Amino acid sequence: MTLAPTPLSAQDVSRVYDGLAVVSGVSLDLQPGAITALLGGSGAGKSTLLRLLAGLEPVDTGKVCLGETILSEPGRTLAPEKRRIGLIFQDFALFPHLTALQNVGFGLANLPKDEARAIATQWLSRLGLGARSGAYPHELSGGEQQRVAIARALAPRPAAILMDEPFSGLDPSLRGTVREEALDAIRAAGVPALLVTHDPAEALESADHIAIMKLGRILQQGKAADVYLKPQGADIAAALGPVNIIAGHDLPAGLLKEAIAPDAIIVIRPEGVIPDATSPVSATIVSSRLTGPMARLVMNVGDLQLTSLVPRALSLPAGTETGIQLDPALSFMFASGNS
Ligand SMILES: Nc1ncnc2c1ncn2[C@@H]1O[C@H](COP(=O)(O)OP(=O)(O)OP(=O)(O)O)[C@@H](O)[C@H]1O
Repeated sequence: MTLAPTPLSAQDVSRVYDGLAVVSGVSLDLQPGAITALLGGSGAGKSTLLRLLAGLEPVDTGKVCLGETILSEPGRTLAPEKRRIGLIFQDFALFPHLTALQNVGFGLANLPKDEARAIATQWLSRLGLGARSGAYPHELSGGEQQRVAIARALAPRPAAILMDEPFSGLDPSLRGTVREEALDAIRAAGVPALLVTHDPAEALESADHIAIMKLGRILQQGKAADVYLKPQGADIAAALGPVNIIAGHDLPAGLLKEAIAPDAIIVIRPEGVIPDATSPVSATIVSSRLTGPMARLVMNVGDLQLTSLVPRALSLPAGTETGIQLDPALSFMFASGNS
């Protein structure tokens, strides 16, 4: 039976431990065929929210729904194994005594043996592991084990996929490739998918939607580019990468066109601070470091210090006097209470 993909949603859910709400009135819609990254610092409540969606924890308020079906509400939690939700964790959690093929086939026990084997083989091939189906977990690299875990989660045609830091245990040289292949397979499955991460670069590179979580609440959610380019507060802007934060009254005149309230907070992404010899606002480069494809320049602008990220070819050595301008699309102004 093929079921039409439906959204998985948390509706005003809360979870309280020892009198403290670690998830507090959260609503989140996970749309079929899209990856939603749940991003936030340590202790923000990300894993707890995932556990509420998975049915590993009961909700204290609100509901978890798959389409119109209620999966959790206070006093009633449909068991995780009855939700048709695939879970992928950082530690792979493969059965050590089963081969890759048997691990993937584990969730297909309700199908005839031949059919289960064919589906499991298909998923392993799809994730580039066709030749390793007889290997045991200890014979596989971390990246291969995680691909098996992803194949195992997808093989039973889940209604949704929930991932908790699934790529953070992988070697950085492998991480990008495994992530891309895994998320492509998950997107192609057309089901709602949540990716819990504390890595803003991972969220921006991989996700269609981003939800920023802090102190048990979702501060902003939306399309990844919208959250990056239209943050609704300084802390949201900072959650997506390092930023320059300046009091409005410290910003030199002429750098932004709009009128700046003296008590405003100005947040500027480093790639929005652009050396420009023709600008009347002058800066002195105090340090210059190549960080990969981009160079990080720290500069003094009067009493102010700003960090700029520029492509390597536009880098300037320490000691250079230059002008600067700000990219208005990467510069945000907030009222001082909105941090
Ligand atoms: N079973 C529990 N009992 C009591 N407190 C808990 C329990 N589980 C989590 N917490 C607390 O809830 C808060 C949120 O934890 P959670 O693991 O959801 O955060 P997180 O955003 O996933 O953090 P991290 O990125 O560090 O994993 C933390 O302060 C944690 O100590």
